[in-house]
Amino acid sequence: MGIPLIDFSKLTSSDTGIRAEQIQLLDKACREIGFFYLINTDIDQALVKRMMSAAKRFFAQPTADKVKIDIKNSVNHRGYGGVGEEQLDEVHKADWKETFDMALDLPADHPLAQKYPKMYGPNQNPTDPVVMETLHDYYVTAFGVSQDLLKAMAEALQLEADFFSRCFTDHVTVLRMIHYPPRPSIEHDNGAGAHTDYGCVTLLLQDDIGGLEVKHRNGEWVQATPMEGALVVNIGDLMQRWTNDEYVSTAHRVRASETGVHRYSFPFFVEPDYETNVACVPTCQSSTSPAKYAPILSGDWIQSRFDATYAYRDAEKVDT
Ligand SMILES: O=C(O)CCC(=O)C(=O)O
Ligand SMILES: [Fe+2]
Repeated sequence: MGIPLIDFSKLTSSDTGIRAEQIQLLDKACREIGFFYLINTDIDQALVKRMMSAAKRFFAQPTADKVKIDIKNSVNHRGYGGVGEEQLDEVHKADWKETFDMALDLPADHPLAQKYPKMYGPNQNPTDPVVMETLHDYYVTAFGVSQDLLKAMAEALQLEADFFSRCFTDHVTVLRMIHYPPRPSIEHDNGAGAHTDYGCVTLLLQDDIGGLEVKHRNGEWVQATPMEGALVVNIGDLMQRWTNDEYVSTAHRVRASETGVHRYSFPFFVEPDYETNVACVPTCQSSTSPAKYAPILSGDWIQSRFDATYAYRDAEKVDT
């Protein structure tokens, strides 16, 4: 089984027949593989090109400049992460990638930053205004796509259309840029270790290199071959929990780039307000199929996952 294709323009169509048909396909994809290609979104090719050149400009800087906004100096997990900082798969070698993370930019004295300092607070921004403008434009556009998608998912699950999207007032959605430099040796094939994503859904923009693989139910790794103009979308752990395992958060990994090859990708991790109470949705439980998970605050869940995968956060835990 491959990765299904969902047409965003049909999901948001004013023709109810067209919309209903596409919502059904979306529902099937979320249940069976938890991954799909999303085409005809509001992210146009001009914006994609701007993102690719922004990432190249940012990562091409000398390390001394990139570490001026080192994620290690950010309590709320924003900024630049060097190669080896994150290890998603606990068994294998460090991820051969460098990253940049940004989210809602709040001053450190904002009440939410005071209450949840590990999740809310200021960004550490690149100094290049062209890169900043591009990231901002992409964030706004991708966020719009994510909200329409969550409305379609709510409909697919027979919930009120804003069931998920109403939880995105002070959300912690993260835009990440990733650069996978050429692997250091032939054997070091780990670009990003096998993992599931933590949040609701992830919208991934990738270049034309390839390397992302998705674990099919039968145990086979399926390639998420790049498709021009398409995002790769996957369900995260929080959505799986919210839907009582009906929508599946599927493991995926990235092969490290070959010699001389650089890959760029942009996951957009769609994550609700910290205080969203994630309790099994009414339409995914019954007397024969009761809720499997205790309710949890979205932010508590996401933070616990960060703590498990980032070296510097582990060190923090040991110290305290
Ligand atoms: O770079 C990719 O293709 C996927 C990255 C990914 O899965 C992640 O950062 O969670
Ligand atoms: Fe991922």
